Amino acid sequence: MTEKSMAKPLTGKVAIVTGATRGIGKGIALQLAKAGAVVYITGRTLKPRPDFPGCSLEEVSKEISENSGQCIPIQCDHSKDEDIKALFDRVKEEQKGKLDILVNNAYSGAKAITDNNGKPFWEQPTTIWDEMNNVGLRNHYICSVYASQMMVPRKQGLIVNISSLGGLAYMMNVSYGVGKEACDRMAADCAIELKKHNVAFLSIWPGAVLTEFTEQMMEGDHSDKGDSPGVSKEMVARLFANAESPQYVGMCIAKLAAGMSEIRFEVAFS
Ligand SMILES: NC(=O)c1ccc[n+]([C@@H]2O[C@H](COP(=O)([O-])OP(=O)(O)OC[C@H]3O[C@@H](n4cnc5c(N)ncnc54)[C@H](O)[C@@H]3O)[C@@H](O)[C@H]2O)c1
Repeated sequence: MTEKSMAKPLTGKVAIVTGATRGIGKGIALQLAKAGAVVYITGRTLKPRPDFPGCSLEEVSKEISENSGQCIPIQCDHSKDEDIKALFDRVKEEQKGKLDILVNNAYSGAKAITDNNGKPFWEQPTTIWDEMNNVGLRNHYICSVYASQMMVPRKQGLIVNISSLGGLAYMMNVSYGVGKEACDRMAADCAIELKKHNVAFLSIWPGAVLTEFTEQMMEGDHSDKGDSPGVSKEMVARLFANAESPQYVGMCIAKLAAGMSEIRFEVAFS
């Protein structure tokens, strides 16, 4: 092992992080690139937007390059099957079939959760199901199919679904929780079929994470109203008092990708 690859454990690895223009996806992309991986980032917004500074593919890509990382931005709307296919076709061609890490992070439900705060499921528009679970679940499955088609023949790879504690028990919104539990189940069931091909599939639950969006959300109205417990002002304050940084999840995934033996050692002695 060279001195350079020891310092950067993911040197030579190829990663895709979906929905990496802001929030947790951006944090994961920054950390995987810092660890040496070539990181493909996806999102819908290519050019900088004044209402969300720093949250475009061009800006995230520039930030990674300025920190000596390698980033390839690809505009992709993960609600469109043809965009998802084009993304994987391009990575396959450019990287000669090599893909080591897929992080299924893109999520389009954050605003719908806050817009419907306090309303029980029967008072919410039925379209909320797709807002939570089209990009945040169905798309994860499609990405995982294409990623596995590249990983299985090479007998290596790591796929991660970004999920939530909300998959375990009620949290905020019914469609949210059902989608998150399905993300966890997808990881567990796919992992059974991938195991003999030496490809791992995990579901990770970040804690409360302070992102561009959750910072805005904390300033909004969180009054307790309606039949749903929703998210109260007190709950938001309590949850976010010790919030994680968006890059914390990225550090965990970089460590996992670098080697399970190292993780076991650190857990045993922490
Ligand atoms: N923020 C938290 O406190 C927290 C806690 C636990 C779990 N999570 C989970 O982490 C994941 C990411 O959350 P976040 O807080 O970073 O959300 P976010 O809304 O800030 O970011 C989501 C990303 O997905 C992208 N995206 C949305 N729709 C897309 C589409 N159609 N095509 C391409 N990209 C699209 C957005 O542009 C953005 O880059 C979610 O699954 C969320 O449930 C978040």
